[in-house]
Amino acid sequence: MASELTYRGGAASPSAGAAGAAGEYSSPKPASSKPLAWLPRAARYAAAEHRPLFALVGMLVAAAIFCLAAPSGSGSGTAAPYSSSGRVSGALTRFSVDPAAHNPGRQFVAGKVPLGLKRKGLRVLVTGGAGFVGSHLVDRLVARGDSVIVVDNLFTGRKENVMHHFGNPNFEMIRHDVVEPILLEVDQIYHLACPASPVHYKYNPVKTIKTNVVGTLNMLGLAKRIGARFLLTSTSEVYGDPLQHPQVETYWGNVNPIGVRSCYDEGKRTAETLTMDYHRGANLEVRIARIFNTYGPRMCIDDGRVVSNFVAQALRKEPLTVYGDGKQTRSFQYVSDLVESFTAKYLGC
Ligand SMILES: O=c1ccn([C@@H]2O[C@H](COP(=O)(O)OP(=O)(O)O[C@H]3OC[C@@H](O)[C@H](O)[C@H]3O)[C@@H](O)[C@H]2O)c(=O)[nH]1
Repeated sequence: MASELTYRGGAASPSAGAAGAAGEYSSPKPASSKPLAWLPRAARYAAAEHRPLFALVGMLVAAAIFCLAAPSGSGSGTAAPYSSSGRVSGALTRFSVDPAAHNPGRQFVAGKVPLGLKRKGLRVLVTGGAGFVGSHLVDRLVARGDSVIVVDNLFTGRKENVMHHFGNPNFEMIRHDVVEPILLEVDQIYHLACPASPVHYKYNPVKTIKTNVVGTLNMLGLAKRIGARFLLTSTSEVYGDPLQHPQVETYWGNVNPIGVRSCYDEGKRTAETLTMDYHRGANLEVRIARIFNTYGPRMCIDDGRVVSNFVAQALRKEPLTVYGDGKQTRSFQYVSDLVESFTAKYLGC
């Protein structure tokens, strides 16, 4: 080591010169007699003792192991048809073509879900999923194999509506108010969260319109951020006191902006506006379902809507209370028909 330092320093360095002169630190063999002395030291080290040859052999062995370990469908000859057809043959390009088209007799193995395993379900968020309609939707989504997250503040929703899913690894419930933002990773968002019966939404009108506006804004923002498909559950009440019967989708309604039902009517109208603005402005894939009067199991006895009121009164053998002149009309639907429309019509699943 000392000799190397002495040599590179050369005679220009007085201290090196001194060391060289003393002779005790100099190499016994003159540096000029070394083979490949003109190479830098690192290259000389690599070249010594046939190291390049060993490195080359090592690379060949590694390449051979890599080829043998590749999936049988690709390693045992599937590459040949692609290269012969002029395609670039490689691990990635093999997934972008249909091997059966090239070689119908051979089964393509790599990249396929093994037989017996079901296709992975969607990740779905249902806001208001513990409510009357929401819980039926959750049942349907879980049954078709989706992973469902319910977000509900349990104002009108009830834990009992979804308790039968507790323990299912594909089900999760978060007690949360959509008025506050939340970040989740899902493929689809069904936004149902809002009290829907007049007695409930009139109980705290400011909270009702906040839920419809701020809550919907939060969920649309989430959908935009994660690229999820979005379904807004709106209401027949966006038509207000309609002057047209039955109401067609193109009818704009006859709504009182300052009435006692306005927190819900106008709240849902704003929610629809936001949904369409996100669709037009952010290219979000959206659906809007204007739900008419729905009835069925899990409806609260004190829900306040006409069907539950009439049934409860009939059970108690009380006279039915008819508001107004009784000439008003409604379109009624059973809850399973509604849920069917969400999954079949609106989301195409
Ligand atoms: O005990 C009752 C209850 C209600 N009614 C009348 O029955 C009609 C239906 O009223 P409901 O309270 O059931 O509810 P509405 O049809 O007005 O709206 C309801 O259904 C549609 C949903 O989108 C709304 O969210 C929900 O409020 C109204 O004309 C109401 O005045 C009665 O005559 N007696």
